[in-house]
Amino acid sequence: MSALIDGKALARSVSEQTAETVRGLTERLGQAPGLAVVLVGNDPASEVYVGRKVRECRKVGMRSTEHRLPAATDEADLLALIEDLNSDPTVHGILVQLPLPDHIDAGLVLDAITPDKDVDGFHPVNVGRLSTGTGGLVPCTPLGVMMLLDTVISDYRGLDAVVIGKSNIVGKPVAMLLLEREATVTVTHIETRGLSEIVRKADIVVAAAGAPGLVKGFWVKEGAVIIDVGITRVALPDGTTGLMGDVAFDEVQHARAVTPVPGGVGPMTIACLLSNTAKAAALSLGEARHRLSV
Ligand SMILES: NC(=O)C1=CN([C@@H]2O[C@H](COP(=O)(O)OP(=O)(O)OC[C@H]3O[C@@H](n4cnc5c(N)ncnc54)[C@H](OP(=O)(O)O)[C@@H]3O)[C@@H](O)[C@H]2O)C=CC1
Ligand SMILES: Nc1nc(=O)c2c([nH]1)NC[C@@H]1CN(c3ccc(C(=O)N[C@@H](CCC(=O)O)C(=O)O)cc3)C=[N+]21
Repeated sequence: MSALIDGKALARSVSEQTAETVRGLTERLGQAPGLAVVLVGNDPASEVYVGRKVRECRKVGMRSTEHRLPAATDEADLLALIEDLNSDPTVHGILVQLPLPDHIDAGLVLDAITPDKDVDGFHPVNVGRLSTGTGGLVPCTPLGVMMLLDTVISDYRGLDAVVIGKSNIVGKPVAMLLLEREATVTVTHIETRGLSEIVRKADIVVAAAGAPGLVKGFWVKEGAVIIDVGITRVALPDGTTGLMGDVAFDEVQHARAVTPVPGGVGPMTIACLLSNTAKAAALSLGEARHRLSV
């Protein structure tokens, strides 16, 4: 029987540590660390996530401001808001909720965020720092994935890891972090041939494809550790909807450990956003500049 890696419990303990850090930062800053969350349009899933981020911020003693803009907002107006937030000394972290509407160039917007306030870790400077292992702000979901893996793995050297999905926000940064620990990493995507055989050899499986139930039980090696990042809302037979991961959860009892959906990576993403915001506040004080956050 595989062990369940409890993302909710781990997120709670990470947030308790952040609350402690925030107490000290609040004294040194003369104000609580502040996160600005920008939401363009009214995608219902995004609204739920943004609401949750703002609520969790308050719980750890940080301030948060929500900037809700209509779906038809001009790119120029959004860039002007980012500039204001960049120069606002009460704002330590800036998060622009993705996806953005099609008429806005997301790359341009993410590039406009000051790297030291980029709590998502999506700015090219932070991407570069991650790929050279020289510190910076690390994307929240990948950071959460590593913390979940760390609960069961202490030495990654030489382990075979497969990352399913090559997005800039999950797959690629997860691969970089695993490589940094000296795992042997294979990154797969829609064009990958023989995915099931690649997974079959892996000691670590990180599934981030957004394809519900993609990873079947017989793909998974006995004793592998599985992190399921995928979250897809699906219709259930009883007419309601539920969340489904990328892994056929019921078929992987022979794994060593697995994360559930929900209650796995999702809560850790938010906990890591809070800890990144605390780190950004420390950066504003000239603290922690060269510390790697993993
Ligand atoms: N728990 C959390 O906190 C978070 C969860 N998520 C969830 O994680 C999932 C991935 O998110 P994100 O990275 O943004 O998604 P993207 O759609 O940007 O990327 C998905 C990646 O998976 C690959 N892919 C899709 N289908 C398959 C398949 N059948 N076989 C192999 N590879 C496949 C795609 O390949 P290609 O590039 O070739 O198209 C792409 O590289 C989603 O379900 C999302 O909801 C995302 C962020 C945070
Ligand atoms: N700039 C930006 N940064 C992000 O980090 C970002 C984003 N845009 N856009 C969307 C994705 C998705 N994402 C999630 C956050 C929390 C849960 C989460 O808390 N999930 C819970 C519950 C989910 C539920 O009940 O709806 C769980 O899995 O247990 C999920 C997904 C962050 N994202």
